Amino acid sequence: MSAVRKVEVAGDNSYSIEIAPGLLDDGACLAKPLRGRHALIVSDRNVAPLYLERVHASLTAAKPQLSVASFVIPSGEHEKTLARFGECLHALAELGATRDATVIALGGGVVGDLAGFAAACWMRGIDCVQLPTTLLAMVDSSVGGKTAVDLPAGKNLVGAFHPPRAVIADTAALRTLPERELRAGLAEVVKYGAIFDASFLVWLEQQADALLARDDEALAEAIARSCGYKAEVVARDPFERGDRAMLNFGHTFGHAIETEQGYAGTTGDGLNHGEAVAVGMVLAARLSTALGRAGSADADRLQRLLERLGLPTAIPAGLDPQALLARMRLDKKADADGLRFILWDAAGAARIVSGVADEAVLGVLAQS
Ligand SMILES: NC(=O)c1ccc[n+]([C@@H]2O[C@H](COP(=O)([O-])OP(=O)(O)OC[C@H]3O[C@@H](n4cnc5c(N)ncnc54)[C@H](O)[C@@H]3O)[C@@H](O)[C@H]2O)c1
Ligand SMILES: O=C(O)C(=O)C[C@@H](O)[C@H](O)[C@H](O)COP(=O)(O)O
Ligand SMILES: [Zn+2]
Repeated sequence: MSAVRKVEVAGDNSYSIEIAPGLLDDGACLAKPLRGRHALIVSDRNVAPLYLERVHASLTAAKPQLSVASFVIPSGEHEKTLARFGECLHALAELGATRDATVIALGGGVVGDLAGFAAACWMRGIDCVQLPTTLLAMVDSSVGGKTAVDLPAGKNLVGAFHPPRAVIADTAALRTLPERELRAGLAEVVKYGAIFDASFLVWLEQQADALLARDDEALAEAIARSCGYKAEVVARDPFERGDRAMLNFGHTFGHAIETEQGYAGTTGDGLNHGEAVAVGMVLAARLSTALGRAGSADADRLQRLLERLGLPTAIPAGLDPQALLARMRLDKKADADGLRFILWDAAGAARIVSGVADEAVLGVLAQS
């Protein structure tokens, strides 16, 4: 097996992220973070036929006394709902899960967020182990402990901060990931360069073809570096009271698009999360320029990189700027004083900015 890359997330609830091909077959690695006798594997209908049996077999071979059940949802953002969350809790009840039980999230960010939220709430909080199978989940959603479900009114409106006990990313799972989902994950990878490190954007420009061709080494490096950036900010600000909010670059616009489209991303007639974030990052960069904070050259360059990675960079036709602005008012960064945006002074230098005039936001939306 290739060497395992490890990233540690420090803090009161420290945990490690392990990254390597083949980890889903490594029973010892999967069983190590499990404490009790019960485990519920949460997955979706695309991922379960590919990987669930293997995870089940690896776990029970390593820990025969374990009682393992599974809960499988249909795939897609529109399934990240309170109703599925409730069903997941019922599955835990049926399993007889005690407080030392573990919820195992096997899938992309939808499964990870839903399963993590169920773990946060069952008996006021049990362990969750994240086994991310999309690039987006490996670089972002499995790390940091944000768990949630969506409401028709807005993305991730109901949730909790509940850090995972471990993150185990089997990069071999990326071989079955649809092309569109690989590109969506690359959007969140680009985000780290955009907010924290312009030199990472240069690396991404150099590695774009290798990443799209799923070169193992390039992907493993992108995942480990992304987790490193996220681990650092999450360790110092686990509850998003300060600069963790920078991870929301592109999300004020992106979440508004996803909500306005009714979470239709995975069915093909809307943008998925990564795609919406790609558009949102370009709009945030353009807004920074419109407000005189940054020049336009970096925004142009960001847009070119995202386009090269096959991502959308403009608002989909038919979305009304006023409706999008109205959606943004339920963004979790907003407060009594109004909207707050993550903008940048330049590539790699993001800032949290309050008091942005509606007219400026509408102006950028109108030009997209
Ligand atoms: N908690 C966080 O910090 C955080 C961070 C970023 C995104 N998110 C959330 O993550 C979600 C998006 O996650 P996503 O992009 O992984 O989407 P997703 O979970 O919908 O997965 C995308 C698609 O890929 C399929 N799939 C997953 N792994 C596969 C594999 N290995 N082979 C074949 N098919 C596979 C899924 O069934 C689905 O159809 C959004 O809900 C977003 O809000 C959360
Ligand atoms: O971990 C974070 O913090 C993030 O903001 C990561 C984002 O990529 C992710 O989409 C997150 O779920 C958005 O959080 P929200 O608080 O805006 O719902
Ligand atoms: Zn995101």
